Amino acid sequence: MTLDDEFSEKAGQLIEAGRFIDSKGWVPATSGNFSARLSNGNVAITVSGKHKGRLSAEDIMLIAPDGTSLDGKKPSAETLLHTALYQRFPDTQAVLHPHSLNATLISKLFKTELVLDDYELLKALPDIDTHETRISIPIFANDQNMHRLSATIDAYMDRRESTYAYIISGHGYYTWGRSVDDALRHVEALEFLFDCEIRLYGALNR
Ligand SMILES: CSC[C@@H](O)[C@@H](O)C(=O)COP(=O)(O)O
Ligand SMILES: [Zn+2]
Repeated sequence: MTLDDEFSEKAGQLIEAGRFIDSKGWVPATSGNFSARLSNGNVAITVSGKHKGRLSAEDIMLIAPDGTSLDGKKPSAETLLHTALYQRFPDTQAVLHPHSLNATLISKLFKTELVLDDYELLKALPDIDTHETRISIPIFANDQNMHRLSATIDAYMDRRESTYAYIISGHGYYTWGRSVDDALRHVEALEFLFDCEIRLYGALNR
């Protein structure tokens, strides 16, 4: 497959993922951004400012591994968060960033981390094969300065063996996977688990 074909294939997957994520209401207004890595290390990523549920082929662009635009288009304002994940995790091939209501609520309820354990759906995350697993999804303060935000996230990840996703407070979350489909499975599982935790919090704090 040529790199052009690969780019078109990945662009199609990102457009489809955007439609699905939007159908669930997880990328309101023009929020969210998505990317997929190509075999030569360059990255297909959403351009900045478009509605992510109504993307067309021109709305997916090409950047170098360091985030530089390779086609003159303007990449996502949060490109640095994508390139940092590709740099850290060699087997990560796709990154998805929804802005769902539940992720936003979770960040207001739990402040610094969301602990998930004893859920069968944790097995939708990579390398987890039992509900008897306890994971932490870190919550970072929002920051319009991407270099500072990325440095904070990097410092956290340096201390952790595995991170499956992170939430940015009052903003949204990032999750990633070995393909667009894998990352999408993580989005669906996390959304379900966020919902469980919010309802549980409501029931316990009535
Ligand atoms: C519409 S507000 C959301 C943006 O500020 C940002 O957080 C976001 O997710 C989308 O930015 P974008 O530059 O389109 O990738
Ligand atoms: Zn965002």
